[in-house]
Amino acid sequence: MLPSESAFRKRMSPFFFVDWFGGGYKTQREGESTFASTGTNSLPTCKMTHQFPSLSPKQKEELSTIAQRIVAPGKGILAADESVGTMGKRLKKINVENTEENRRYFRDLLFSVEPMSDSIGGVIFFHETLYQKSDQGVLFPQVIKGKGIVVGIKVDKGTAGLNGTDGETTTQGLDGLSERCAQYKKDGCDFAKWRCVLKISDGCPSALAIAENANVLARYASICQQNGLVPIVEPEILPDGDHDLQRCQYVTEKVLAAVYKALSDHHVYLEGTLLKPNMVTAGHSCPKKFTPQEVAMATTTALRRTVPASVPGICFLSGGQSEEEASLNLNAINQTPLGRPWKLTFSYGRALQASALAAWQGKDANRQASQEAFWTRAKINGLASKGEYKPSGQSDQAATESLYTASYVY
Ligand SMILES: O=P(O)(O)OC[C@@]1(O)O[C@H](CO)[C@@H](O)[C@@H]1O
Repeated sequence: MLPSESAFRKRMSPFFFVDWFGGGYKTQREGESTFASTGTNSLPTCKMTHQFPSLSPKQKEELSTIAQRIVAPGKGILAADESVGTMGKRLKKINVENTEENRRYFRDLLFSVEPMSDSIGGVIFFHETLYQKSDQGVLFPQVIKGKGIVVGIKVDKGTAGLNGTDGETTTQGLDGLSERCAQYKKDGCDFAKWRCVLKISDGCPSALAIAENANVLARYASICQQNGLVPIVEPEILPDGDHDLQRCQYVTEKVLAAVYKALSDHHVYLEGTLLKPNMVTAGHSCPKKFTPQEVAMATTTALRRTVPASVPGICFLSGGQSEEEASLNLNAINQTPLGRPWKLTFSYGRALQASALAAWQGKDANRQASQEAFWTRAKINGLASKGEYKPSGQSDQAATESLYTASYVY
């Protein structure tokens, strides 16, 4: 007689897990495996990976609630996590000195845009900014939380070369990550970001780069979840090169497939994660140009083939596209006839801040113009995340300028 599952479970010690397994019960403890046949269709004894639950139902609920708040309808992420060095490059373009006060001023300008929360669900901070204050003396995380926006933090420590490859990299920062995440959680953060970088050339990405970056992203994600932070998983494939759209789609699929295999191997709870990928675009030097509709079909096809439906949101990076291009492509992605089980939105750095920086020029008198420029882009991207952006055809000069930098590092 087949025992009822609940009766069977009661007889098991808490160290055992029971799975109904096609005609028999499989009982298992780490390093050991037995098979109790019910006499119907016995299966051979086999060793299966054992799942020791790594997160409690309460932890899972917290993580999935945070992830869903960030990608609520019409919202995306402001990636304001430029390091001191990257911010220096941005400020240099407008002849502003890279001082702590200037970096604080520009962030204060962005964060005090009143209706920001209509289109922004999360802001990614750089460490320095997390401990800076607004003009009113309020810590920035409090300012952002006060608007109902979720606070995030960049936790990786940049790239390091993979020896024996054609200049490929992995990303560092696992040492002490758990302690840093715990502290960031106490200091108001609810999500984190870690960026891995891959590139396309004749021999790249190599199998090593794909496997190593997938694994480090999964390890990071697992550590974040243990500390109550939703991990944004960012495997960025750089736009450098003359490859076409199809090659980018193929590579994106291989990279994402490896990432989701690694996340599964590391028992990462997908409902409590977000993905931050590149859009599928042709290389920057590709002579052939592709329309937003072509980019959208290639991107959505690649995502449908690789990203599980349990992932609540996919928040694209802008990757050197102009502000307007990034909005048009996102809008087209949200208009494809293909099924899309996840929210498809933005997590833009350059494509949300370029016009604002150009309007500011480091002058107090330009504060409002700069805020308006930022708000214009945020609003447009909020609409694009619903496929509702109707371009007027009158984008200003700054919004259409390419923001591409070769071999982008930060
Ligand atoms: O590609 P974008 O949209 O400008 O930025 C994407 C991003 O991951 O890369 C930047 C690295 O500088 C980060 O600030 C940001 O989060």
